[in-house]
Amino acid sequence: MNEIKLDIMKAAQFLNTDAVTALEPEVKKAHESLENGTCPGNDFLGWLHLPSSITPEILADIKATAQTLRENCEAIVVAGIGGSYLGARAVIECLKNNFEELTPRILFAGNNISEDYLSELTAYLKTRKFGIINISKSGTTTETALAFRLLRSQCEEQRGKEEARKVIVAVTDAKKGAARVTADKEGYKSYVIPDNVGGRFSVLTPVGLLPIACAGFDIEELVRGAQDMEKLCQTAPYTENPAEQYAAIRNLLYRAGKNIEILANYQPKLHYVNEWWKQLYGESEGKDNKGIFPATVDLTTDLHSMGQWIQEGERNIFETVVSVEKSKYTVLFPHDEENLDGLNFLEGKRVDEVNKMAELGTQLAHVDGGVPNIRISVPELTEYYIGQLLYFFEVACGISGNLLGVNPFNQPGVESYKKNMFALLNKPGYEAESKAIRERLNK
Ligand SMILES: O=P(O)(O)OC[C@H]1O[C@H](O)[C@H](O)[C@@H](O)[C@@H]1O
Repeated sequence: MNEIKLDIMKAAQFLNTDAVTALEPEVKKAHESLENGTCPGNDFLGWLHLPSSITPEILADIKATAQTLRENCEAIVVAGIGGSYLGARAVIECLKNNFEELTPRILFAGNNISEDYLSELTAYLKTRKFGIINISKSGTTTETALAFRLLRSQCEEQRGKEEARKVIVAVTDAKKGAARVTADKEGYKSYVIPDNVGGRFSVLTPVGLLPIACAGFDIEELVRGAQDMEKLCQTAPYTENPAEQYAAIRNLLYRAGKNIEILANYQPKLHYVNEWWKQLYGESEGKDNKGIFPATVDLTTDLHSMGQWIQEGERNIFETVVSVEKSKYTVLFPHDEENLDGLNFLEGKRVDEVNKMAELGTQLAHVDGGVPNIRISVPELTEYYIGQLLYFFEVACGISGNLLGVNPFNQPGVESYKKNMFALLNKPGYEAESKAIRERLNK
């Protein structure tokens, strides 16, 4: 099998010579505790062998639902936030043309509380036949619930209640939450997010697979890539196990004082993979006053904004570059008679070759500047390799969180802002909190 490859040489050189080798027993233990289900948060390990549990029947059912939506909609709005949003968007953005709109158009909502966003979205949809995929594990998330309320009533108004039923799908908990109750009451087609799969690990459940299928991409190939990576991560020895090696090197760097990891790409299509990765690692590791801060850049774009900081700022960072080996198309550097920019020496070269030299030059400069560099190379941006990449990051995250000594599968800190927001908005049941927060603000 051809696969994504990890190169940690230019990061390991910042550590003692045998540091990575010496960590093997610890990493193996961290990985085994995932596999044996003995790690903290072990009631959330449903994602670990999810790829191999996906049957052709499950995929056929998702594809049939996607087909109904595709046939009946000019736009499909995917309502969700965090783990109920980023995975689908990451895959779709990787695979779609940078400029051409998909047919039907895939739009995202429920990931902010912006009045203008919702106003412009509902106005845009007024003249269009649209459907909705309402995704929320808890079924109670404010952003998503708000968008769904607006969109559902608009959809029913535009199509009539009966027709609307055919193009509204829920992906949510098996039993509880508003999304489940509404779906059951209205008879919407619905999918279950298993209890033991946390949002940020749910891209290979219908949370990700349904929107990706609606966008017209090949979910079989995506799952096949994840399945192959599942096998590799389970069986490969330490030195050849990308998940174990990535978990090892980032924890060693963290222990050496590098507490910020910058995920970088050289393809704009990977922007939302960065966003997905940030949630995966941020919510999994940032707790108990510990954790690497996950930051992201799009290059070469951000070399012209963040490049200075990375090159010469505080030396507490390391960089992980996701590099795509093969471009889909060919564009050659053009000739210019006047050569005012002095770039005719590049004439006839593939633009991708120039991009790769920018990447190599940057890697060497950053390493010279004291930034350890990890490189993940992805053969091509296809469903198969994206499936590999996402699953690789998930397993590595589980191992890494265990190495760090946290529960990688909870996110208790996320509730604090919600509590304050509900207190400020006088949510019934929050009377004491409302009183306390008002007193605090009036001091
Ligand atoms: O799927 P939902 O229950 O709506 O949750 C959506 C997201 O919001 C929460 O606040 C959590 O921080 C995320 O881990 C979760 O993915």
